[in-house]
Amino acid sequence: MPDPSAPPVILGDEPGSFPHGVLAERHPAIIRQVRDAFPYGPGIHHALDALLASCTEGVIEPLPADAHDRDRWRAWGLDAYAGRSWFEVPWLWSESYFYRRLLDAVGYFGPGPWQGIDPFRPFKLAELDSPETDEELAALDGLGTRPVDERAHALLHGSLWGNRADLGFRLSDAGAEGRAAVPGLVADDSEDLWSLLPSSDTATGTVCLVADNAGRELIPDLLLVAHLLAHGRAGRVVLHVKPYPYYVSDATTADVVDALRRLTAAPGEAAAYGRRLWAAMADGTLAVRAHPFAAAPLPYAELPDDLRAEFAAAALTLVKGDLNYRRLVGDRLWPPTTPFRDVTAHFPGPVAALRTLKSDVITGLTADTEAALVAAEGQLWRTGGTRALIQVRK
Ligand SMILES: O=P(O)(O)OC[C@H]1O[C@](O)(CO)[C@@H](O)[C@@H]1O
Repeated sequence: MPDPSAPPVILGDEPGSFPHGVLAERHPAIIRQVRDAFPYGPGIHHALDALLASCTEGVIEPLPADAHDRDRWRAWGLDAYAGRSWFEVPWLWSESYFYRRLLDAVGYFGPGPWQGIDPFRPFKLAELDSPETDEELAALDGLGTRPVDERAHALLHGSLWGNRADLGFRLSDAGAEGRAAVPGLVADDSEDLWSLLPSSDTATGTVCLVADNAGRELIPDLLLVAHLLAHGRAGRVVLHVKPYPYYVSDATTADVVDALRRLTAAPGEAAAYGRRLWAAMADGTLAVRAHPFAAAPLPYAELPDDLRAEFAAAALTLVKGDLNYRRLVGDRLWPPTTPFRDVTAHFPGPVAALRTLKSDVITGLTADTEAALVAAEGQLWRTGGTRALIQVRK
């Protein structure tokens, strides 16, 4: 149950606010980009027109009567929100429902010829094939000779900063890529993180990694996973991905396959990582999970029982990215000094958040850190994507 003294859930109804901009500008831009990326026929063009009108000027409409997941969405709040403006319901909910409706519009759930065609795939593949990805993979060649702790640190930070590679974010913020990352973290509990994963010859513990974006985030996530398995910090890793395309670049099983193929086909050390991960999939020490709740419009405080039991049994759950952070702590404007351990007390096991800051939600800062950030940037540090954190609740 949410704490009654918690600040209100974030809505998208305040013009000029970050959430309002996402609904009013980012979502129409995503519709435009998807429309331009495929030779869709007139039916899909009309459906995209209708979605554009609905999400900018209209109201939330129910799912079609024959939608395979209609009951699930009703349980997730659709009945309460249908008929209301997208801007007046919890922002987390309306964003999530937008992606669900976009998939409807492009025929993703079928039946029909466009069934199963990921509307974001061209963007994901372009990123995976980019020279930047080549450079990141080539950097692995120098890493092999470094002491193991240094490698662990580098791979953890690779996974953390990989979260800047978020196509939805860059779509609506052209300056995002050019802005330099600030290497000092706003919170750094990495010692606690490693203490939960002691190196052992007979590691049996499971690590859950709740993935975020495909491509240039998923690749370093997988490299970190390979390291955890190879160095006895985890006996098994379960990679939680999305059951269908979501938030433009969120990773699905198909994206895991693309990333593994990219690794195994790369020159040098990257291919060795890829082969180890491929073998780990084969022997079950690396498993992929695509639970429907991964794309739910709800906070993790409302985890379903099966996922709750899985995370409870894990030595550590690594939660990647901005959206997962919002879902973990609750999508609310917490005072930034609210303790992270308090807002994650509901989570059933040890949990670590690895996130670059791309929305207003933040917890667990010291008063000094918050004051220094505000003095340097006003409130821009919250959403600019240049700051990052590692927060752990043991
Ligand atoms: O890929 P991430 O890190 O979850 O970020 C998702 C992005 O989308 C948002 O939800 C805004 O749409 C922000 O939280 C963030 O900028």
